Amino acid sequence: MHVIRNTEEIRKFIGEKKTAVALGAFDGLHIGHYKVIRTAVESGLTPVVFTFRDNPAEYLTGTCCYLTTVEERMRILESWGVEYVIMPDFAQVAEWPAERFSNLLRFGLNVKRIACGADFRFGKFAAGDTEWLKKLCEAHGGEMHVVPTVEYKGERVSATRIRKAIENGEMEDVTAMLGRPFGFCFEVVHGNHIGHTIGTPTINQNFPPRFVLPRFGVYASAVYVDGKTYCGVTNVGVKPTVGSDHALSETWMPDFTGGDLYGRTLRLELLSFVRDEKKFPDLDALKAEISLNEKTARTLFEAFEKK
Ligand SMILES: Cc1cc2nc3c(=O)[nH]c(=O)nc-3n(C[C@H](O)[C@H](O)[C@H](O)COP(=O)(O)O)c2cc1C
Ligand SMILES: Nc1ncnc2c1ncn2[C@@H]1O[C@H](COP(=O)(O)OP(=O)(O)OP(=O)(O)O)[C@@H](O)[C@H]1O
Repeated sequence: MHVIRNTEEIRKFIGEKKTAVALGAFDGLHIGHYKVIRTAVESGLTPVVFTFRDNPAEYLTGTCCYLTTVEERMRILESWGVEYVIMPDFAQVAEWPAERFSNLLRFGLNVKRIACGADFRFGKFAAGDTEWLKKLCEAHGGEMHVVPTVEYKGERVSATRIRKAIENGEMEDVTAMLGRPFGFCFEVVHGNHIGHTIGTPTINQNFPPRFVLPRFGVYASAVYVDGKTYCGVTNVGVKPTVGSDHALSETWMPDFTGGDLYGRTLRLELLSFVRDEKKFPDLDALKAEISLNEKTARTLFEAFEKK
């Protein structure tokens, strides 16, 4: 898969290829996004995703939190069969009139199929819409595919809805809407080294700025280490019993005996919410609660592995 960061370089990469282009911000790469991108990948044309490195919402409103890092979006897009990802910073194209986008699709990308959802808008003041793209396709022998809205429990799936569900700890709904469990790949950092003194050594992972922060509490999780999947019991929060100046993810893997993981980048998936984070009177009380949570987490993990 090729990644094109600068729109000036599109022609150099694409040359005379005929393309099918999926359009959108695509944070999270959920089941609605999958439908849109499949429409490009299954076309028999060269499949291209035109997106942005950052979310337009961050540029336009100054607030945004991400479900996926750029690296994870790349990994997923590649696994879905995308050949080219055009990914400028949104600032590079924010002032483009809609005409400039459609000219780029037609002349730069030689587009023969466009795929997007019904609500997709583009160009300055969001002046371009699916009708505009349909006319572009009709005038140049291409096909316009407006993908029917993908719903879950009777409502449209969206990155915004998934972010809210993660903030509420509704991980079963999140898994259904993403088509996979919610997870992240972050470096294992040092903590206060108290965990091993109470028999629960943990891997600590910090959330980068503007990444979605799951509901504070304990989760059943899956941790991927050297090709093996381990049962995890994860606390997300500020651990009020001992105190932390920032929220982090801390995971105990009861079955892991492989030693030091500091500095490794590990994938963690949050499968199910187990309980809220609490302040305990002492570490013994915390330890007793963690061993109960481990049993719950193990049952949930085993169910996940059987699926
Ligand atoms: C499964 C699990 C549940 C936890 N639950 C809580 C909690 O409810 N409240 C809390 O203050 N800390 C909680 N912690 C965090 C512990 O306080 C922390 O792991 C311990 O102090 C070790 O921290 P360290 O790795 O920085 O040494 C939990 C940790 C784990 C692994
Ligand atoms: N549920 C869905 N069904 C069909 N198409 C969708 C769905 N959600 C998004 N799309 C389409 O996928 C592309 C990417 O959309 P976008 O990144 O805006 O998704 P979103 O999930 O609605 O994001 P946000 O909630 O952050 O606005 C667009 O073409 C959009 O119309």
